[in-house]
Amino acid sequence: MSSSWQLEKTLLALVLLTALAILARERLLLETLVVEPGQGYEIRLYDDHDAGGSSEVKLLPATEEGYQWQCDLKASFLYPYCGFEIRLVDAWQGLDLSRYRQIELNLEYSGPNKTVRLFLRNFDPRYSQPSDDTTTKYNQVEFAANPEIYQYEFSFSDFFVANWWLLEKDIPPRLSHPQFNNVTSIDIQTGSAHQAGLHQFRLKHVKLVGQRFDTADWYLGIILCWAVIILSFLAFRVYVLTQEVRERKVREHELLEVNALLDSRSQELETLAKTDSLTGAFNRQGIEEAIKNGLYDWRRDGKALSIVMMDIDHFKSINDTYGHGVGDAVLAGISQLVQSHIRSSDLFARWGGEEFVLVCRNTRINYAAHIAEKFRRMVAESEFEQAGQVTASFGVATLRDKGGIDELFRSADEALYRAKERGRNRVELAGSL
Ligand SMILES: Nc1nc2c(ncn2[C@@H]2O[C@H](COP(=O)(O)OP(=O)(O)OP(=O)(O)O)[C@@H](O)[C@H]2O)c(=O)[nH]1
Repeated sequence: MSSSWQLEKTLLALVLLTALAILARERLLLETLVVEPGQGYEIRLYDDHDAGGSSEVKLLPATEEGYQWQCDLKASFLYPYCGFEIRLVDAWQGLDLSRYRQIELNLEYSGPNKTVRLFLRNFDPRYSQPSDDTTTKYNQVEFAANPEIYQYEFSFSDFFVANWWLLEKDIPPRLSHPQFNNVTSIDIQTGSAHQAGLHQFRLKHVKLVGQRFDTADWYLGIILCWAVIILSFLAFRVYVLTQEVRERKVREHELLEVNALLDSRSQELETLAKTDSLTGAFNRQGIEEAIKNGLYDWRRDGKALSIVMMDIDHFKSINDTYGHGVGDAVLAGISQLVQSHIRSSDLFARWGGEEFVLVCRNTRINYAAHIAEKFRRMVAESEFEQAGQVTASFGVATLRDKGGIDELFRSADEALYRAKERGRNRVELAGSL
């Protein structure tokens, strides 16, 4: 499977995850805490005795529907009250409820009051003292209670701090706002109408509903995840591309090396194909290009093209006397001698057997004859192993208006023939008798 298809699948999965994170945000972030009195939480009943009243509160037998208590508020005191407290923790280290948004009560009330009070009491060393329970902040909501209703819901923003508490504890304005970062207890208390008589309560649970993270933080998290994914992807692509470029460069370099090797090899083969293996001189094939170029120069610029035909004298008797090997050595020796003394523009080739030809571009016949004479003397003056002294005959010709290449070679051959006829070891020019 291609990596691009893998990438598409990964992207699709990420997009689906993002859609899920957005659409199911509320459910994913939902955090609830159900507080059931007695289920791991200590409870306490209290009345107004400490404040000078004579009201009485008592616990009734608990049912499946929760805890029940009854308050008998006595009018002997101006503000009679009683309450039911769920201790969230001990030692003044409460619960941080600031990330909760809503509070739900499963509560039943019947009695002469129209309202019930709910307190979330917060401990803060700036205004609370561990020795005095009443110094915890009374975050309060008071609501109309009705025996027909069991379920009540409040937003945390519905809470305010009880005014009597602010006045009694002399709390400065900067500390007078509701606070839920260290809630030590949930209190349910009789309403502020303080009606004397029997008040009956049943509480099943208190449920706190909130969000694990702030909505803005949630979206910021999604954006950050995408930023990290995109950056990682880009970094990965850059890495892959760099690797590819590096590999391509290595391959290109290898290819260049192979091409260079093939070029030099093909040049070697080309040279070999044009070279006579015994003497190292060009062969007939190798001479072709030099003749063509010379002809082109002569036609276009009128530059003379001359050739020198050379034939070793009495070569047969060298073979016969000393053997073919010595004959070969003489051929190679003479070829080497000539090749090491020709101009770079001249081309020396073995024409066949013991016959050679020297192609001299841009050279008039007299100068070609001069060259031939030089080589004649060099050959004659050389000493060859076993064969001793060897001579050669030369025929020189130049390209004429009429005739062309065939005529050039024929006339050089004729001149050579004449040189043989006239005693060998000499140079003859075509056209001269
Ligand atoms: N060793 C050797 N001999 C060769 C080679 N090619 C041709 N020959 C011999 O060269 C000799 C040429 O002899 P001829 O054509 O009779 O001429 P020549 O003996 O040189 O006499 P002239 O040319 O008249 O002086 C022959 O015997 C060939 O066999 C070669 O590659 N190596």
